[in-house]
Amino acid sequence: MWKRVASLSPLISSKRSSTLNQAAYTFKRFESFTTETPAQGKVGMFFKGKTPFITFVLGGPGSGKGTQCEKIVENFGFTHLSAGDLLRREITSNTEDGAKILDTIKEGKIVHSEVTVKLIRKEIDSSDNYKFLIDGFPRSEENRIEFERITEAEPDIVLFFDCPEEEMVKRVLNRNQGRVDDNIDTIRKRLKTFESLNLPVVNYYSKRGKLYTINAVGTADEIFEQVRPVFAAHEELST
Ligand SMILES: Nc1ncnc2c1ncn2[C@@H]1O[C@H](COP(=O)(O)OP(=O)(O)OP(=O)(O)O)[C@@H](O)[C@H]1O
Ligand SMILES: Nc1ccn([C@H]2C[C@H](O)[C@@H](COP(=O)(O)O)O2)c(=O)n1
Ligand SMILES: [Mg+2]
Repeated sequence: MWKRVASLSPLISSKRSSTLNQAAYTFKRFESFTTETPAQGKVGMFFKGKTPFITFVLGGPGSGKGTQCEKIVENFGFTHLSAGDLLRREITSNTEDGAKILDTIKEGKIVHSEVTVKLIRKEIDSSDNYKFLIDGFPRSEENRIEFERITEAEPDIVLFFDCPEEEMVKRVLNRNQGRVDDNIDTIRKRLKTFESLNLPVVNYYSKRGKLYTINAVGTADEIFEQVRPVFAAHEELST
């Protein structure tokens, strides 16, 4: 069954580390089509016949992705899949893959896309939910392309938490969760990786009109007040 849906069109902030215009969300209805029962094939099998709602959550290390995802889960019933958490879980499995992942993470580099996409896909496959926040993914164009190849799906929206570097460094150094990559040497490397590999992905989704840039400076509650309308509007439009 085909149904017409309306969608939000984000007003995109192109400035780095900018202060987001608080009125950054304009309703601009445009026509798109979706299906509640996807045709047989990878997408249908992958999502068990339900139309998925996929949000990619991007931002530098310590920009507050995980913190905001928790709030989105509480308020809008999404399932939170953190690519970093899935990889860290793999490290504890003591497999050969796990050892390689640990080395990559310590170096502030990106794990091979096939590994990460397989872990994400497995979580989606085993979930009863159809609304997903995929946090810290895609971290590179290679990640993005591999996700599209394996799932034949694209995100509905992409959040980008825009945060100045000095604030990200401060937050990560204060995090105190015992992460092997929360030290100043690895943080510097992660920031370089973010700049060179993740920002092209941000620009890609900006050009496709899917990006919501959030000013990630302020308290977590203040930031969530920018995030809330994005999801509230989508809920309203899909009912
Ligand atoms: N708005 C905020 N103001 C101050 N501290 C914050 C804010 N949001 C999150 N934090 C804190 O900053 C640290 C990093 O936040 P969080 O783990 O959510 O970031 P992240 O983007 O998921 O980072 P990473 O990419 O490294 O996983 C945490 O200790 C968190 O409690
Ligand atoms: N798509 C991804 C996501 C994460 N990683 C690795 C490299 C990151 O520095 C590390 C921690 O991720 P975070 O918890 O900060 O989101 O995990 C990756 O290789 N690919
Ligand atoms: Mg995180």
